[in-house]
Amino acid sequence: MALRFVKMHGIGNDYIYISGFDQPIPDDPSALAVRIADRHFGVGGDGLILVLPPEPGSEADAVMRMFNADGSEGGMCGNGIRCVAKFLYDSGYVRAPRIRVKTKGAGVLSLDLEIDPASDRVRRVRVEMGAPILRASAIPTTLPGDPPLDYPIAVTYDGKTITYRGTAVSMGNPHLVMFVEDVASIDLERIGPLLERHEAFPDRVNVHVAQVDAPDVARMRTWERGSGITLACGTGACAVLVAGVLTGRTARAARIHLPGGALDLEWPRDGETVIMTGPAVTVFEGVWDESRV
Ligand SMILES: N[C@@H](CCC[C@H](N)C(=O)O)C(=O)O
Repeated sequence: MALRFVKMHGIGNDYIYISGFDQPIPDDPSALAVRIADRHFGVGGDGLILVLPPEPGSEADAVMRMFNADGSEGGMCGNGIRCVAKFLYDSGYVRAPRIRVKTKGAGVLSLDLEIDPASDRVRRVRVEMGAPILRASAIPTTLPGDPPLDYPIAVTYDGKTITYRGTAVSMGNPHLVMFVEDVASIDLERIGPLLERHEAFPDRVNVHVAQVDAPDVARMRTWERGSGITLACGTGACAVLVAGVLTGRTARAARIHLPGGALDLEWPRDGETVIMTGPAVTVFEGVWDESRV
């Protein structure tokens, strides 16, 4: 089956986007994600995102399904959903400055497009990411607290045990945020996979270390569930802001720097939506045709 795709990224968090608006989608997108996201034997990316037409009568303009590089399906993708909005506008499926996209984990989200008047292309997107989910059983985690705040969590490797303090938050997908003095000094390649599969997280977890430089400036690094080290994680940046507010480390609005670039985050009030603003970029288009291998 030949599939048209677009390679896009949000501050270096790169996915392969396949539209179901005008072509049939394979029955097993998980298996396709593993093959197409492979950086040596495929197109290469942090995973696969399907952009699908909405169900009849739906309030949404489109449906997003995201698959990590290991084929697991995630409930949400913050960098991905900005690219979905750009894809829908630039390719003509939805020609409106406000787009609504249905996600598996966070429901229907609204996105406002910043359109470059010269090229009529989307450059940046502001997303109402929904309210953070703070009930431990819904994150899900067995750590105590709603949400668990700065809770001790230990990892053991090379015969040594290190205890971090972590805050758990869901943005439609689970996150563990650990505030540290210096994000560059953390061996995320080692602790990331151990914490991703820590027994306290039955669905695994996205792992972030964050450093607060000022109440409105932070930096972070990410180990993503199902994809490993990535250059950025949009839902993770939301989780860092929420964890920063709840633990008194950050203001309600902050710029968060990730290895691939910066995102602007705001959480105006408890119980309400987090707002994320950042770029969306198209890299190239192609056709994935496994029958030609
Ligand atoms: N990169 C994403 C998050 C992708 C999903 C995640 N790995 C999961 O399994 O929950 C983002 O930008 O939010």
